[in-house]
Amino acid sequence: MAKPVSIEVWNPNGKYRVISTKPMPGTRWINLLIEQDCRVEICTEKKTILSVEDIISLIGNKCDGVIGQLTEDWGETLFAALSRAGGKAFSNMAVGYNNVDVNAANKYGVAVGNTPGVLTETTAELAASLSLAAARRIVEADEFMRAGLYDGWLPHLFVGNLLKGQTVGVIGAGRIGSAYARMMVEGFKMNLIYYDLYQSTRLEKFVTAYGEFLKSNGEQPVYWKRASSMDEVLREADVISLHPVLDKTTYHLINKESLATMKKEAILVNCSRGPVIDEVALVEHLKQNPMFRVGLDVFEDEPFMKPGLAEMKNAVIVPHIASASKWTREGMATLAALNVLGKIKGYPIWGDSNRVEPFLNESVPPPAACPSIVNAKALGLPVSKL
Ligand SMILES: NC(=O)c1ccc[n+]([C@@H]2O[C@H](COP(=O)([O-])OP(=O)(O)OC[C@H]3O[C@@H](n4cnc5c(N)ncnc54)[C@H](O)[C@@H]3O)[C@@H](O)[C@H]2O)c1
Ligand SMILES: O=C(O)[C@H](O)CO
Repeated sequence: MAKPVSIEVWNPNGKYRVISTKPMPGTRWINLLIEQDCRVEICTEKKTILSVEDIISLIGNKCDGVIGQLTEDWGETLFAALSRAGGKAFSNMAVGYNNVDVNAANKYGVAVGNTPGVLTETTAELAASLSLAAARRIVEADEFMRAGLYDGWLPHLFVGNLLKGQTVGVIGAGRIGSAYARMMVEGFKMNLIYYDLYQSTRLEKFVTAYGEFLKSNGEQPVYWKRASSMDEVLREADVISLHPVLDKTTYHLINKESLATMKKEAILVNCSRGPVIDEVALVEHLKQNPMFRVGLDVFEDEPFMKPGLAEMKNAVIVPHIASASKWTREGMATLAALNVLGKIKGYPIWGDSNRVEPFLNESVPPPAACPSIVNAKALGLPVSKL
C-alpha cells in the first residue's frame, strides 16, 4: 500500500478531478480548470522526483486527468492506473516526452499532451547564453574574481574565442534549433551549418536574406549549408549546439568517436536531453583537450553528473533551466492544463501545434481545443477547424 502524499485542493466540489504532480507557475492554469468545473489537486510533497508509487497514490480511484513532469516515469503502470481511475488525459509540462511510453498510453486510450512553441525562444536564448559563456570563459572568470585572484589587467587573462565570422553548427534544426541558429547568425554574424532529417527552408531563407542585407551594407555576408551527415557539422563548426528529440536514433549521438571529429577548440552546447551525449566520454575528452569547452543544461543521469564533470574548468553547467523564464513556464502550465481539460471536455485537437499563441493570450478565453496531443492520430481524435 503506497503512502498518502500531501496535496492542496482547489474547487473541492468540481465535477472533474484533475491532478498536477507539482505546483506550477502562475494561476491562470488553475483558473481555467476551475472555470470548467474541475477540482484541482496539486501535489505539495517536498521531494523533487515523485516515484511511480507516489503518483499511483495521487491518482487514487477516480481521476479524470493528470498534468505531470519530465522527471516522472509515465509507462504501462501509470497509464493502467489512470485508466482504472477513469482517466483519459495526461499532459507533460514539457515539449520533450521521452519520459512517456506513448504506446502504453495508446493501449489505454489515454491522450498524451506536450507544450511546444511557448518555450522555443526561451530555450534558444539559454543555448545562446551557454555558447557565449563557454566562448568567453565567463564562469571561470567570475570564480576568479570572487576568489580575490584579480590583481590587474593582463594580455593573456581569460582569452577566449571570437564568434563573429566563425561557423555555428546546429544538430536538430527544429523549432528550438532554428531559433538558436537565427540568434547566433543574426547576433554574432556567424555562418551556419546544420544537420536535420528534414530541410529547414525558412531557416535557409532567413540566413540568405540576412547575408544579402549585410552585403548591401558593405559588411562580410553570412552563409548557410545543410550538411549531408552529422559528421560534416562536427568537422566544420566552431560552436555546435544539440537540439534533436531524444530517441533511439539520438541516444549517445555524441560519443568518443564524434568528439574526436570536432575541432580541438570547438564549443559543444546541449540543451536537448542528457543522454544525447555519452557523458563519460565527454569528461575524458574535456580532460584531454583543455581548449575544448562545453555548455550543458542537461545531463545523462539527471540530477547527477558523471564523475569528474563538476571539476572541469572547461565546462559551464546549469541545472536544466533552459525553459525557465516566467512567461514561458506560466505558458507551459497553461498549455498542459488545456491539453488535459480539452480531452476531458471532448474538444478537438488544435490544427497547428507550432502556433499556440491563441492559448496564451490572457485577455481572451482560449480556443475550445487541445493545444498539442502527440498521439492524436493513433487515438483517432478529431482535429479542430478553428
Ligand atoms: N533543456 C530544456 O529545458 C529543454 C527545453 C525545451 C526542449 N528541450 C528538448 O529539445 C527537444 C527539441 O525541441 P523542439 O521544440 O525544437 O522540437 P522539434 O521537434 O521542433 O525539433 C527536433 C528536431 O530534431 C530533428 N531530429 C530528430 N531526430 C534527429 C536525428 N537523428 N538527427 C538530427 N536531427 C534529428 C527533427 O527532425 C526535428 O527537426 C525536445 O524534444 C526536448 O527534449 C529541452
Ligand atoms: O522538454 C522540455 O520542455 C524541457 O526539458 C523543459 O522545459
